[in-house]
Formats: sequence, structure tokens, C-alpha cells
Amino acid sequence: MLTLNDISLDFPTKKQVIDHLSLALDGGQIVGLVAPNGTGKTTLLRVILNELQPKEGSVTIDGLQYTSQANARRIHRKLCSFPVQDDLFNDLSGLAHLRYYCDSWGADRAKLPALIEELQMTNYVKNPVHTYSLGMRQRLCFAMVVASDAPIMLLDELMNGLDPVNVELVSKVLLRLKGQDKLLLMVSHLLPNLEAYADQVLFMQDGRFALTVLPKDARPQFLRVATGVLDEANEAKLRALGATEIGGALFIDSARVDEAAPLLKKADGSLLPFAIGPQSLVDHYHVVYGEG
Ligand SMILES: Nc1ncnc2c1ncn2[C@@H]1O[C@H](COP(=O)(O)OP(=O)(O)OP(=O)(O)O)[C@@H](O)[C@H]1O
Repeated sequence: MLTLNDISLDFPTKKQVIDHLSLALDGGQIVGLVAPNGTGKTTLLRVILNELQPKEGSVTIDGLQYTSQANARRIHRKLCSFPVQDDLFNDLSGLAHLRYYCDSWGADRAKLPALIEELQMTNYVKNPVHTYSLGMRQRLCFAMVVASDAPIMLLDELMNGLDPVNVELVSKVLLRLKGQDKLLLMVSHLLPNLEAYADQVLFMQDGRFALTVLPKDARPQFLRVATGVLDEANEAKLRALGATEIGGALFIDSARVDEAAPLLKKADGSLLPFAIGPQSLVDHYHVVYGEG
């Protein structure tokens, strides 16, 4: 559905923001794009949208490339990106914005009432946007993307400014869209939220994808114990079993649990607190970008 073919991009003041990056994504999935500020996530989305042209490589969407204006128009019917709040017209209602997105992408206006209800916007959608709070605007921006019904949705910082109830509401809609075979590419710093529903999370570093993390149930299992609670000798033995330290905890491959378990025993025979499970996205973030 979306293919990035060996893309590289420089800015005059920053070279190799994207460096020979390739990726192929099918529909029916939620893909997280994660990296520290200033790494190149938004730049990558702008390349996909053809707002920036790479110095090398190409974007292919459903077999089409940005080789002509006619192709660009066809591609843009298949893509919708999350508007920034400054793109909203303060004197127009939310409903007018939703109708505009529907019409621009050739989507069905008849689906709007259900969407408005689903995102709990009924009591304010007819009011002008200048009366909206930050979170209400953010929900409207999301509703506009959903209203487009485009097969690929590029969602940059979608959850910003949303309270936990609205994060849950929006997450439910994301899962519904995934079920309709959409490709949802989400730039987010909210790792626990991505942890809950992303089908894969791409960690970007030095212009490339340094790591791809799959959902929790597809990741290797580890025994996890905090370093602070271990005595020195046992900690050294756990490290000798190949334990890695991330964020003040040791992770030991679950295949070595039998060897590790005796080292978790305290003098009175009880066990130190431990957990068995996969490394979290936050753990992976620390590994890729350091602890700082
Ligand atoms: N139009 C531009 N001209 C010059 N440099 C730019 C331009 N756009 C982005 N950059 C630089 O490219 C780098 C990547 O920026 P980008 O906005 O893609 O990062 P990001 O990962 O989306 O960051 P954030 O998490 O802060 O949104 C930064 O160093 C930024 O200063």
C-alpha cells in the first residue's frame, strides 16, 4: 500500500535527516513512528505527502509515484494527514470542517452523524471553532481525518492535549479504522498508548529505522528484577547469565529463569520482587536513545 524506496533527504542546515530509508506497509495496521524531538519524523511524513522532495529515492502508494500532477492528485485522494490546529477556521463550525474534508476526499457525508456521536462531539460540533477548548479542537482535527475516509492516515501527535478519557475514545476509533483495512501511521511520544494498540513501532535514528518492535505478545520474554534490591554477588552472577541493564532493572532471557531464580532468594528464603514479560516500548526507547 505504502512503500518508501531508498529515500534520502538533506536540509541545507542538517544533512542526512533521512538516509537511505526503505519501508513497505500494508493496510489494516497501526504503525507507530517514534524518535526524540528533531529526529525527522515530521520530515518523513512530509516526504510521503510530497511536501518535501527527497534528493534520492521515491514514494509509491498503491503503485503510483509522484511523477506527474495527475498522479499527485490521485495519490492525495488516498492519503489524509492530521491537520494542525492553526489550519482550522475559527469562525466556521466543526461540522463545516467535517463536511469540507468529506467533500475534498469524495467521502460520504451520510457517515458524519455516526462519527460525531462516536467522538462525542454532538453538543459542540455546530458551534464556531473559536469557542472550542484545545482538546475539543484536537478531537475535531481527528474527526476531519476520519471523515476523509482515506485508506492511509498520517497522524502526527494526534493524542496531544487529549485527556485520558479522550485518548481512550480516539484509540477505539483507531482500532475500528484498522478493522476497515486503513493504514494508520502515528507519530507519538506517548509510548504506553502505542504499546496498547500498535501493530509495529518503528524507532527512527540517524535517518533510518534503528529498530522495529512488534506487539507485546510477539516479543521475547524476560525475567526483570530491579538492580537496587540485589546483593552484589548475586547481581554479578545474573550479569554473567547474560542479563542486560535498562533503566535500573536487569533483564534475563526467560530461557535462563531456572538458573536465575535461586539468585533472587533472600537470606530468609523469600524471593525478591521480579516480573516476567517482554521489554516495554519505554525499555526499548532507553536502549536505542540512551538513558538520558
Ligand atoms: N524546512 C526545514 N528547513 C531546515 N531544517 C529543517 C526543516 N524542517 C525540519 N528541519 C530540521 O530537520 C530535523 C528534523 O525535523 P523534524 O521536524 O522532522 O523532527 P521530528 O522528529 O518531527 O521532531 P519533533 O518530535 O520535535 O516534532 C530537525 O533538526 C529540524 O530542525
